[in-house]
Amino acid sequence: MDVVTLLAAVLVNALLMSLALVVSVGLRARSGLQAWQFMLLGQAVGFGLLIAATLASPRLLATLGVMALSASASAMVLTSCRFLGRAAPRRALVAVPLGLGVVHAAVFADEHLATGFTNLAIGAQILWGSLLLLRGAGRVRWRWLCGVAGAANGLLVLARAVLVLGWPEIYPRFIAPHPLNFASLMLLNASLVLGTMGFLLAHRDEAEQALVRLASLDPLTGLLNRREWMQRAGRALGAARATDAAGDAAVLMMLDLDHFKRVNDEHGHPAGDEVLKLAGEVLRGELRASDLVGRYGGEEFCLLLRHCEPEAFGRLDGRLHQALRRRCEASLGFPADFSAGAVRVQPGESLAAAIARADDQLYRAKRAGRGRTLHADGVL
Ligand SMILES: Nc1nc2c(ncn2[C@@H]2O[C@H](COP(=O)(O)OP(=O)(O)OP(=O)(O)O)[C@@H](O)[C@H]2O)c(=O)[nH]1
Repeated sequence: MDVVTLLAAVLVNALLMSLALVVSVGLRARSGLQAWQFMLLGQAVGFGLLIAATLASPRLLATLGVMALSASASAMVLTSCRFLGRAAPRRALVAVPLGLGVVHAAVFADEHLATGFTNLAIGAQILWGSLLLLRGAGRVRWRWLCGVAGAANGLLVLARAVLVLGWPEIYPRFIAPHPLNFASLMLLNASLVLGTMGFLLAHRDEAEQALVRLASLDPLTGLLNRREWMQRAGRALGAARATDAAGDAAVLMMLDLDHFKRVNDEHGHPAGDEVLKLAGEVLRGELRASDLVGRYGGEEFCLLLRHCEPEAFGRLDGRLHQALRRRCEASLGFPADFSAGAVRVQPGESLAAAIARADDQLYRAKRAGRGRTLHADGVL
């Protein structure tokens, strides 16, 4: 076995995994997995050029090779940033491979310096991407798989830099049959496989979260959809019953936009959608994190306000009416308002029964002229 054979094995491995990713998950633009596909391609191209440089035009091909490997390490940092949902330092990611290329071409005649500098830069890039993963937030399993594999790989590349710069008599050349070269190329191969597995897991986690969002949120307003709200509200009331804090101070409120058909007819359906979005924003903005708010259907919203004292409810209701009128006036040039019915959930009362009572109050509010909130005893 020689180093060139191992390089060729890494090349083939990276190329095949990149192709397998394209075939199995496609090329989704700007995704983390797309950046990882670039990273694998960069490895294949880089090692291909380094192998070619042993045969002809060594300065040009080796310089292009290290630039491709550095670009590939940048793609690894980009992959980490994308999966962690953080902004990527684009300029640095481009500048490092370009700068490395210039320096490598300039010092190429001094093989130790060229190898040392190249390994220093690429090792630091790989460690950077790995540390982002290890210190990032979110599910641990894939972050640690990719982070540990990358960190081990980055440390070995840095060790090569230290050896070649400090003890060149121990470590002759990158291409020489030295134990460190064999170890680091085998580790690189393993870390490419582990990294691909880890980022595939991350990709699956993302898809899972997107599905959960799709299944539980109303796409127009971003509020909980009816099914999710019913489930969570039912659980909240059940938990209150179990701790004997039934009804406690929970208020259930059904809220329906007024004359919404007229809004659609006079201003168009997109303007109607805009009113619904603004209503969602107002509700999200005015309610506490512990409250549950959902889109019950059409232009109707449902709220479960936990531990809501009478005075607090009065103030909140006033703010909601006012904020919706103001926001619509400011954004759309016409005001919108709502009617609502509110009840205090009674000890032992089911969610369905509380909704029916709140709906009765809402119906009365509509009949009484709209633009108001009516409530059963105990809310205020
Ligand atoms: N733009 C838009 N309109 C919707 C959406 N969902 C339901 N609607 C419309 O909401 C309107 C509801 O009309 P109605 O039930 O008559 O109620 P309203 O006009 O608000 O009258 P009141 O409730 O009595 O004040 C209908 O025209 C529906 O088409 C939606 O997602 N977007």
